[in-house]
Amino acid sequence: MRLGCIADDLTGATDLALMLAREGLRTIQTIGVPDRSLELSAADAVVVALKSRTIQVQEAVDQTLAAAEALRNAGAQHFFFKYCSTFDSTDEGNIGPAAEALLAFTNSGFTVACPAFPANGRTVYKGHLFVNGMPLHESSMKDHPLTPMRDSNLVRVLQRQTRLSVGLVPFEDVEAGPEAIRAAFMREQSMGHQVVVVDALTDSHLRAIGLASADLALITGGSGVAMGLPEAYLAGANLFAPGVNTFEAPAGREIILAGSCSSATKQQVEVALANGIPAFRIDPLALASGALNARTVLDWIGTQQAHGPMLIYSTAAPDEVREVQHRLGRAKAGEMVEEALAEIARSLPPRGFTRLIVAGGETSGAVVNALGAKALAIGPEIDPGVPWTRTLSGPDLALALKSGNFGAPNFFLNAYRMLR
Ligand SMILES: Nc1ncnc2c1ncn2[C@@H]1O[C@H](COP(=O)(O)OP(=O)(O)OP(=O)(O)O)[C@@H](O)[C@H]1O
Ligand SMILES: O=C(O)[C@@H](O)C(=O)CO
Repeated sequence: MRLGCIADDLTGATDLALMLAREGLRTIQTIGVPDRSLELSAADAVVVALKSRTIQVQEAVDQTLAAAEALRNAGAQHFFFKYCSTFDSTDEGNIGPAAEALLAFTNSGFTVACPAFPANGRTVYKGHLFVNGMPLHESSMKDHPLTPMRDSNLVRVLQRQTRLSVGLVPFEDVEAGPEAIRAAFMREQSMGHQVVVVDALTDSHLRAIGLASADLALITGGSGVAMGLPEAYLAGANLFAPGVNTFEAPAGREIILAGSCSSATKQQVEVALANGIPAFRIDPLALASGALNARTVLDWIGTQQAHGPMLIYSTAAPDEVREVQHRLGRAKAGEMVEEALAEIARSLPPRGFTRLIVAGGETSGAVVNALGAKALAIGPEIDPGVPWTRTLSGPDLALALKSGNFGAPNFFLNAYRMLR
């Protein structure tokens, strides 16, 4: 195994697995730390999906190291720590502490930090992260309920989270190509820096950074910085022929479960509703009062025609979410919706549903656990950062796990058009 990867959430793991598979590595994604019964020997890369982005720091470090240990035991030669392209974290962590622990684990003294993902509008310039051209601290991430990002300067953000000394490899070095980037790594190391934020504005920057970083024991970042690694490891072999846009899925019914309230998901739900997709809205207050439960939703599903997708969603506007959180508490509201969607998901395969789209990282975690899937094979890209996948254990399912803010407005319909 060339590359052992640890992702701090499930849709982030799928995002990275897609990038590696698309660029030529045979990639498997596991849900949680893989046990020895999972067959990983045929993979060039394994991506372990954790749910460690916002848990207690020590717990996140422990889970990250347990994943790294399992990957090393399975033969991993290099390690990749995947976090969000919007650097979702707080002054406590968990990016800094997990990176620090992995650096010690790999017995190396230097790594990179690069969340840039230009295809999804995330760029880094002079160490500042931009989201669709807007500084991170002015983007919608400033109001994120768990990890509000109020500083765009990633050198400062990361330095607050770690004892490692944080440096910067700026645009000028990156623009000059892999040799200049390697020279910049040496320069930064000689200045005592152990981790460097690396600028990137374009895919060619990311490919150059990948080539320059391929010898490092540990690389950290978004999926973008993995773009150049397969070329460096495999001299350019490609698993998917360019333009592959169909996917062999098990025969069966189609359903979308949306628990994300991010703006991209909100728009996708609106487009689905405008297209007349049969839909059931989950109201968290009705769940709390007992007026609604998973059984009600399953009964409704039972009344729908067997053709075409249907949509179950709790997606709501920010003011509605605030009101629900105010009445129920933020954590309680989230858990209740996740539990309801998980319970619904558990009953779907026995009812013939085999083609599922799930929107939202936390939601995907709850749903995939309920489905009992332990590993996923990666298929073609639907939109940047979101592939179709197929379960390698548990019920045979095609799954598209979508990060809240990823995907075009007609994502749901486009995704189903790709299935054979
Ligand atoms: N109407 C609602 N009111 C309050 N909370 C909700 C509502 N609908 C969903 N939630 C909760 O909001 C959270 C959404 O998180 P999730 O990670 O699934 O989506 P996201 O943050 O958009 O996606 P990502 O992490 O991929 O960016 C979940 O815990 C979900 O249960
Ligand atoms: O990097 C991203 O933005 C995504 O893969 C993700 O981690 C969203 O939760």
